[in-house]
Amino acid sequence: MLHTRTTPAQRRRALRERLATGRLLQMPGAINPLSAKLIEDTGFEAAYLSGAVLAADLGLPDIGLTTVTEIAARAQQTTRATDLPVLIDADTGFGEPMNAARTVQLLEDAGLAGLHLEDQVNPKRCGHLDGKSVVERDTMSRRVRAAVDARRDPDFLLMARTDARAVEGLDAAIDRAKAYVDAGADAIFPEALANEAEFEAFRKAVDVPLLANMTEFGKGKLLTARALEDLGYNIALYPVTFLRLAMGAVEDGLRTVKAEGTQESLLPRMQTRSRLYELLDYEAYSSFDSAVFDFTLPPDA
Ligand SMILES: C[C@](O)(C(=O)O)[C@H](CC(=O)O)C(=O)O
Ligand SMILES: [Mg+2]
Repeated sequence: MLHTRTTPAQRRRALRERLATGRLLQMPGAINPLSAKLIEDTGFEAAYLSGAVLAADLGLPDIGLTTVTEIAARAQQTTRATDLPVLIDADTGFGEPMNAARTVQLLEDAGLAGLHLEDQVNPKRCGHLDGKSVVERDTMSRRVRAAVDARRDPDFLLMARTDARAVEGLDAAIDRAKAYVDAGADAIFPEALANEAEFEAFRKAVDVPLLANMTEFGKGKLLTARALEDLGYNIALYPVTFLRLAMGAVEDGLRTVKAEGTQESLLPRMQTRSRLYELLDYEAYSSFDSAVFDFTLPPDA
């Protein structure tokens, strides 16, 4: 209903405990608070807020234009809509280490279960595009340390992402990951690995939880959950998947309505009114006021 039932502390604990099982956690990216409800309803155990999606939602490319207060506000709307632990993409931390520290506290206050910080320079870009640059390893270690020092809830997950694979090669990326763990990172996101052998090399070298980014149309292969679990990975991320899917459907729908002058042929592809109301738990609101849900839905709704 309009309340969630769990505190941020409970969700952070739940994420930690889930990661400790060693079973792969599939983490779909929410495209808005409502889709976070759907992620929960379909049985996933955690959700993600992608920087690329948060930027695209505002009609912007993913190049560090969004501000920390914008993403914190959207994150808070999302964490109000679901009881799942939510991990957010905090890009580079939005500036110097002191900005990263403030970012951690703002995102803790938004009810999130954790965040990831990356070692790109500003302006950052999508990790699967060419031409990105990374900061010095020590600069990123300072970023991570500042984030760790700022964290108030020790269960808030601080994940470090390295974009170095595409810039400096696999060995350098692994060295960086180890340095970030030494600086206090709880988990590592090795960005844009090319193949299973590289995933394996990372797993052998680093013993904290590892995230595999299964973003589409990027540099890496799309590996199945089973394959990633066999590789010893802890999180399979589908960051922009559902935005791409939804926008594909919206674009097709717009063209259809224009061409056919009606949305009739689209009805079988739509979420029905009754499914939407079910997701919103519409009926339960009548516990506050029985006049809220005193109608009958038509059979095809
Ligand atoms: C994970 C990511 O950081 C994101 O913002 O979702 C992006 C995803 C994408 O652009 O496909 C990234 O991999 O850099
Ligand atoms: Mg991102």
